[in-house]
Order: sequence, then structure tokens, then C-alpha cells
Amino acid sequence: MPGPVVTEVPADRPATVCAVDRLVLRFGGRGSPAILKGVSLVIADGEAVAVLGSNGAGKSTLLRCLPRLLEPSEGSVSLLGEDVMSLRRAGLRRLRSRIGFVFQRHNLSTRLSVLSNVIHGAHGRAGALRACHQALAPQELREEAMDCLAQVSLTDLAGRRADQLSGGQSQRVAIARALMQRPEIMIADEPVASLDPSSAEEVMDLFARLMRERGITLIFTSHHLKHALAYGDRVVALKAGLVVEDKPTARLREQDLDWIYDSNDRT
Ligand SMILES: Nc1ncnc2c1ncn2[C@@H]1O[C@H](COP(=O)(O)OP(=O)(O)OP(=O)(O)O)[C@@H](O)[C@H]1O
Repeated sequence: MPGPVVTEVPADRPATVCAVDRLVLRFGGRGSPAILKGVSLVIADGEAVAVLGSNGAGKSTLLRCLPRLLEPSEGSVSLLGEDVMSLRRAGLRRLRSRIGFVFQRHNLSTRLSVLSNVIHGAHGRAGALRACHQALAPQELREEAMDCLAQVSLTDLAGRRADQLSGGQSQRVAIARALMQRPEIMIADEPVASLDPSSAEEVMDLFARLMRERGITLIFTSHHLKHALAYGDRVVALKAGLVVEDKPTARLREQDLDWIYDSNDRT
């Protein structure tokens, strides 16, 4: 069995890996309503944070604002010690290469093999996309990608085209691709939302364990209170663009969180 792919953590990585201060986001100009209305949040190195809230509360928007995939209107974000708002394009690219992303829709390249998709995770450090194709990638990248596939128990599907996978398999490939990136932070927006309950449980279990074993800070959204409590060290709840709860999961029970979904918009 290959060993885990170890993220090289810089010795000077700060104890706080994410600090968000009074973050405001409006999709339109100044006059348009704020979707995030002044969100402040501090996340420690290695923490697993579950972001909860009903549909439209602003969870995805918040996650996308962290690495400036969405441009915040006001406020500040610090990630891995970098002042995100002041970074220019190259700095932002470098920072994003240290962050893994897993989304509800896995966004695999469906015409490529599973192995090529995983190798693509190294794009930030391996450079040219050609080097990420299974047939052209250097031996060491191919081996590392196989290690990542072994972590999600999918080595036997390495050669299969990504459009021939089940939802659960695809999501596990997306996790292997994110691991290949050797991320220091993992941002996961409803990573198992598209899966049936038993696959969701299985994939979330695997995902959270891999993050914990590697000391990777995990920030994830979920509609499953059970997942938030099982896999988060802490729950941050949003309601209409505001943080309304921020507590260690050890001090929460499922029913304590019901009120977050009080409006009729829970799905
Ligand atoms: N590109 C956009 N332009 C305008 N409004 C948007 C855009 N994207 C999202 N919104 C709005 O921002 C609000 C927050 O959306 P967001 O996707 O962050 O919510 P969420 O908490 O992740 O919801 P869900 O649980 O349904 O995924 C919603 O009212 C949504 O309609």
C-alpha cells in the first residue's frame, strides 16, 4: 500500500490560516443589496469548519470570496498569512495553488482518463497542461497520482474515462485531484450533495479523514447537520448573509441548530 501524500507545510505557516473581517459582497453596484453583510471569521490551522445555513444564506458566496473567486465589495480576507485583497494576479494564482477546491459538481474533464484528471491537480506546480496528460506526464507525477487514487481506493479505475464513473466515484476522483495539489487549505462546497445518503456518508467520511490525517484545514458547506457535527470541529451558521452561530461542535446538538432553518426555505 503506498503511503499518504504528505503536504509540505512551510515552517512559518501562521496559526491562523484564515481571517475574514467585516466582509460584504454585493453582486451589483453600490446600491444593490448585500448578500454577505459583514461576515467576520477566524479559522485556525488544521481546523475543520462546517458552514451551515438555509438555501440562499450566502454559504457558497462566502467560500468563493475567500480566494477571491468572487470579488468582495468591502472588508478584508487573510489566507495563509497573505492579505488576499491586495494580491495581484500572479500572487493570487500562487495563493490559489495552495488551496484545494471540491465542489458539488466535480468538474472533471470527462473526456480524459481518471489518472489524467488526478495529475491535473498538480497543474499549479507542474506547469504546462501537457505535463498533466497521463501519457506525457513525468513518471513521478504519474506515481503520485496513483498514490492519491489509492487514498480514495480507485487505482483500478485509473485508465477509465471520467464520463464512465458513478457520482460517488467521480467525487472521489475530485478528492484525489485535490489531494494531488498538496493543499494547505481545502475549500469544499457541498462536496457530497449530489450523492445518495449512503455514498454521501462514505465519501464525506473518507474526505474528512484524509484532511485530518494530513492536517489540512477544511472549510466545507453542508445541508446535513449530521455531517456538520460529525466532521466539523466547529460550526459557523449563516442566515441572510450574517454569521448567527459560531461554536465548537462539541458544544452543539442537532436540535440546537434547527432554528437556523426556521424560515420555510429548508430543502
Ligand atoms: N451571480 C450571482 N448574481 C446575483 N445573485 C447571486 C449570484 N450568485 C448567488 N446569488 C444570490 O446570492 C444569495 C446567496 O447565494 P449562495 O449561493 O451563496 O447561497 P447558499 O447559502 O450557498 O445557498 P444554497 O444552499 O442554495 O447553495 C442568493 O440569494 C443567490 O440568489
